[in-house]
Amino acid sequence: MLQVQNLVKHFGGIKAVDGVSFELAAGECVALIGPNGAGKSTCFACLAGQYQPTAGTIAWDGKLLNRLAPAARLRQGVARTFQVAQVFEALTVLQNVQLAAQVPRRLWAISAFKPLDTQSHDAAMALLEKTGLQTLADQDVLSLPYGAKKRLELAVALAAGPRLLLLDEPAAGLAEEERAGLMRLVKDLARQGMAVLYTEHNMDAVAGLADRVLVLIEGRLAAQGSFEEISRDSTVRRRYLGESGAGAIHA
Ligand SMILES: Nc1ncnc2c1ncn2[C@@H]1O[C@H](COP(=O)(O)OP(=O)(O)OP(=O)(O)O)[C@@H](O)[C@H]1O
Repeated sequence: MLQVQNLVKHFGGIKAVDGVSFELAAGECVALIGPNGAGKSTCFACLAGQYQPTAGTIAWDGKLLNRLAPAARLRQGVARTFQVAQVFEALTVLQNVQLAAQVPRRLWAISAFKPLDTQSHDAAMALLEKTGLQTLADQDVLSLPYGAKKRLELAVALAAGPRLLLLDEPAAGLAEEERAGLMRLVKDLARQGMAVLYTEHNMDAVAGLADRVLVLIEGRLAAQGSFEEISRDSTVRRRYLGESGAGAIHA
């Protein structure tokens, strides 16, 4: 279980995250939503280790993560994706996933690149199948369409065998069909016991996937509950979803 208590991240005078507390259990899929600048990405960066929180605690299965670097968090089973997919463009799709599968075992993989082994090949191919990328295995990442690149980033995150998956705007820029496929995949991962936290502006991807929704406004949790519950919340409607309700937003 993820336990976030009174998380604070300030940048000088900017209170990007200002006392956020929540829990996330294995098998739960939770959306973190809110207007631009609400603090969602900062919150993610604190959870994944890119930022040190100004205050507060982040515990995963009882272990305090605050001082661990991203790679150490990965070894604890915490993986993330980014708004703009972060993959190696000089490698093929398969090589990206193979490399990611080996990183937890040898973090120096990038600087001391060794031949990728058969075991990682088979595991990577299984992940490419899971994410619908098997036919693109040998393609250079540089020439991949945007949607495939997003799926590849997910495959890369899954290669580390995470138990907590942090997805930063997984549906951004995806066509409707691609988005539906991604939602099915993430739902399956949660059903198999993974804890999933994702940020999203696309309300279809929130309504159709999240067991629970956390709404962040100006660095604070303004509401939480089911999508229906937060859609009825007057503050959330006024500050984010618009008075006509959630249907107004299909970013
Ligand atoms: N590295 C930084 N230095 C200074 N201020 C920052 C930094 N990162 C974020 N901020 C500020 O912190 C606040 C929260 O930003 P953040 O990117 O976390 O919001 P967000 O909810 O993810 O927004 P979006 O939906 O647009 O991605 C904003 O006011 C932003 O300008």
